[in-house]
Amino acid sequence: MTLLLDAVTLAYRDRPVLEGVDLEIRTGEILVIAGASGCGKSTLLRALAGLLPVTSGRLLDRGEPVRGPSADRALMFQDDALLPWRSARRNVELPLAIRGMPRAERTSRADEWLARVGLAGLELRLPRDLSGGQRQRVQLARVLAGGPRAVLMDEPFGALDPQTRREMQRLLVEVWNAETTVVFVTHDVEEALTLGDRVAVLGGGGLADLVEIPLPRTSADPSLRARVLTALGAPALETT
Ligand SMILES: Nc1ncnc2c1ncn2[C@@H]1O[C@H](COP(=O)(O)OP(=O)(O)OP(=O)(O)O)[C@@H](O)[C@H]1O
Repeated sequence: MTLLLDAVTLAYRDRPVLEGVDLEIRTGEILVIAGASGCGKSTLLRALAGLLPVTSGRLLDRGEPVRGPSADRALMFQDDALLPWRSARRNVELPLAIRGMPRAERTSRADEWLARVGLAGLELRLPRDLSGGQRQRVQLARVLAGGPRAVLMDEPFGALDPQTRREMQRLLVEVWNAETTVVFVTHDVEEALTLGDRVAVLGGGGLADLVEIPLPRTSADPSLRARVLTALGAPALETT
């Protein structure tokens, strides 16, 4: 297990957002966090990133309390977080530079990752000369190039058009290395069922349900979809 939440309560000032959350995040899984707007998905992700301390309970990373951000738990947002004055290559090199990798090695590693996400030949482009989907590919390459043990993604594909979004979902599963734990926030049920090994549904101030999604990911059982929708508080779904 990578990350463990034990009776975790998260609050802003004195107002709790989530209370008594117990969740074991397994090494190498893709855990999707789903839930209605405002239920606390980003709050939970922020706590996992070490950006928000728990109000009560325990949040452990390999047995040690999470006390702050770490390169081992990399964050990826929907917003375009690329540095606009740096080329795609230089952006991907960032986490490698932080880890102290020598220049030549980090350039070849960055180019390798850019090729893996389908951007070979565009290494020297500035973010403004790339499409939204291409910029998200650079972000994905950057986040994975650093070799974090866990990647925490907050609606990373939310701003993309539906087709690019599906391409990015496929790409994530393709380039994801089974040793890397992914925690992926979305409010989109299809995205949750496509990507997740498990879907943690937040609601009512806590963990409403935790649904295992068997492989293959692409043929989600309608009863699982119905269960996730019910946990989300959606109207009952006709399953034919
Ligand atoms: N910095 C903050 N200070 C006070 N309250 C906050 C803060 N950030 C979020 N909240 C509140 O905490 C609750 C949970 O917010 P959070 O952003 O975690 O929800 P979410 O599930 O990610 O929503 P969405 O799907 O809309 O992004 C909301 O009621 C929100 O208003």
